[in-house]
Amino acid sequence: MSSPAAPVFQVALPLPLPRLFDYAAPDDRPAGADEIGRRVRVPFGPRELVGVVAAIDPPAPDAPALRAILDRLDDRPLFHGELLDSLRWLARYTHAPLGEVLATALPAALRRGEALPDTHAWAWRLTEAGATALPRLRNGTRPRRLAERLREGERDEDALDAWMDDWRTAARALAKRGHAERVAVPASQLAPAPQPGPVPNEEQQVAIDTLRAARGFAPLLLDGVTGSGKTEVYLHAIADCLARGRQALVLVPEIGLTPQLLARFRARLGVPVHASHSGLNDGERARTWAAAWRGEARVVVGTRSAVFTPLPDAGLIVVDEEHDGSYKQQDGIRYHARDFALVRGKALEVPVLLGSATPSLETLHNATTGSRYGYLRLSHRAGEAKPPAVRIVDVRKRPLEAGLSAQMFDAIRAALDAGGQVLVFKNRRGYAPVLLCHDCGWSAQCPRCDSPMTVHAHGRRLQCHHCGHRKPAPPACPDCASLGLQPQGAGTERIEEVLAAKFGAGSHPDVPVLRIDRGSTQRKDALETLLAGLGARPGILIGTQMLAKGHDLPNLTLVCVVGIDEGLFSADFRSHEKLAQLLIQVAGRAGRAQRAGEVLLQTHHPEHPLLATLIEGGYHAFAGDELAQREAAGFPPLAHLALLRAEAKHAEPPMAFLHATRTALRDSGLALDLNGPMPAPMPRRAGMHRAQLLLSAPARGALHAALDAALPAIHALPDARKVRWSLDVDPVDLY
Ligand SMILES: Nc1ncnc2c1ncn2[C@@H]1O[C@H](COP(=O)(O)OP(=O)(O)OP(=O)(O)O)[C@@H](O)[C@H]1O
Ligand SMILES: [Zn+2]
Repeated sequence: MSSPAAPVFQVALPLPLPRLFDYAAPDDRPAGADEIGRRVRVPFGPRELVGVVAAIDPPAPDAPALRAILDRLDDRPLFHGELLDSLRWLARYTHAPLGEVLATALPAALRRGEALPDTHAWAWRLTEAGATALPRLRNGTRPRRLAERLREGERDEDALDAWMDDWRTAARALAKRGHAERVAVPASQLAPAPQPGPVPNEEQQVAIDTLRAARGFAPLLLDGVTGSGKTEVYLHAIADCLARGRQALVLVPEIGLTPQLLARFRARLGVPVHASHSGLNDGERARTWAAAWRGEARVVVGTRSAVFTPLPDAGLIVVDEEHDGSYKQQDGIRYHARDFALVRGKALEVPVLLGSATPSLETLHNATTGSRYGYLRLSHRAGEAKPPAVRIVDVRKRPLEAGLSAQMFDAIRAALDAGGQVLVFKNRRGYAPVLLCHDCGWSAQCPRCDSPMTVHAHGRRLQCHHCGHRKPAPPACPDCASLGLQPQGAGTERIEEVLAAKFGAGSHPDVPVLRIDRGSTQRKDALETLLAGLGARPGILIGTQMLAKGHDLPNLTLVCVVGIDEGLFSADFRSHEKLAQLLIQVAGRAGRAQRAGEVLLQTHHPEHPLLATLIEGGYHAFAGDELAQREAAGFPPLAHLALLRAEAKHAEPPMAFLHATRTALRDSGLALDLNGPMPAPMPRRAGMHRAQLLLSAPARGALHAALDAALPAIHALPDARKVRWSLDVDPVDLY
């Protein structure tokens, strides 16, 4: 306990309570403003928590005695300046506790209170003994080549990785004889050694020049068809940013961050590129964060949470595939990484480049109608590549095998005979979406969700894609004991089975048939290994949306798209946008190099206006129509939404809580459209009953004012304690 005349530390703790917590100073040291943004360890009830000092209050004479901070964890603030300001903004915008927002912005190791890790890079240099011994090393061997390389000067491990495979064995051989040694160097001292790329075409040059001329905050949409060389524009812009001595942050979607992409960035930019994604362990992620915080990391490439990277010398932020759904965090602090990147770019006064072949309607609206963003176009494919030809295959009344029509099989055969590769796209994992009893109509439902279980392992296993529940498939119908259980419909496994029988081992001529989805590529790099094994040979890839982007397969000449019809009739107002984006992105995998590409779209609804518009007018024709409909229906981007979700073991508490919430929002007196409460589109999931209340307003300000006014009352509702509830501002999925 402290004397009442000491300053009060207001600490942001990772707790779902919308307030800061008061503590006394840990010692007698005078508390200055630079305490703010440092992590501290504090007692909280019987526990200890790691929090961040958010404010220092002057001593209050009659304040109650406070518990004292246990430890200061940082010598200097981890959060300060722009990043702290932006995160405070994010807490206000998401109406979330600052402590939870700050915890979300930290890598797990730092959140737990570990020290900021050491971040020097490693380099190799030739010793004097090595220089003397060099002429005696056998010519052409790896150790000799490495020694020659090091004679030119110290080389960091990143540069060596890019230069020669397995240089480490050679380095160990040299080190064993004392000819070379490993030395720690500050990452910022590494000399860049960039490699040249293709000469930019006219449109790329315009984009590069626009970025070069940009001063201060400049949001720019780079709207370039698939294969148009957007990545080349990023690379030039990043190189310019590095040349000005600034840091660049590149955000990529979850499935876009491939080892190839990182290798391309490293080689072309000639500086170490720091990665940040969920495939890294806690230590690696904390190191990237720390290297950026120290200004040592000059280029950071990462997925959603990389948007929280500290950028003391920021020069540029790039958001690749800005329309991608993985930028939205779906639990905890529900931020949108693209939108937060724009907020940071504004505060940092740097350009923010949003790239996509299929921009989100939000971004497109800002770039066109509002002219709030600069608008750069790449209207044709780079180099020699031509756009793929898209054809609709009407399968009404046609026999199907694993969901594929005879016309598809013929086209696949023809593409393989011509020496090409084929991608069969089906956005459904597993063997079949439903197990049905042909005699009585029973189907296998998840016991915990309102959803059928997916058939896996060629019919042997059932798995719920919503809650993960698994069980063996029953041998007979549990209702009527019939043995007539049949998997209905087809997932990637079943398509693989049929294509392997027709084109795989044992047939003549036979080609590799590879399935690529979350089930087949759980191991890190499994996808790369599969694709490298295929090489340029004819072969068939069967994939979910994992294969829809980020991969450059030069020999891919045919893309077959099956099973899109559900997306045509979904209730979600964004379903058409998502489907259009997916179709264009998948189609964009075809014919990216010299060989022309073809895309076949199989459907029972060949006359559907979405398909007709996309094929005749392309993505922009679709987007124009869709924006008009959104405006008419009062949906984003022409209205602003927030979704209150609640769930509990029983059905009533979520509805009761949301009814009370509705009243609290009405009492705020602000004009809002309130829709609900109603059961969620999937009313029961993982054993929880779920309900929701949708808030909508023509202006953002009204929405936030109503929430600000009502949330204290909502937090205090007695019903709030009987449910798990959350608020999602700008929800992407309405379930
Ligand atoms: N100016 C150019 N001249 C020749 N080739 C180019 C040029 N720009 C890019 N390329 C090549 O074109 C291919 C596609 O480029 P890139 O990957 O940058 O496209 P993208 O627009 O990012 O593609 P997507 O969004 O479809 O993934 C690459 O192999 C790239 O090396
Ligand atoms: Zn389930």
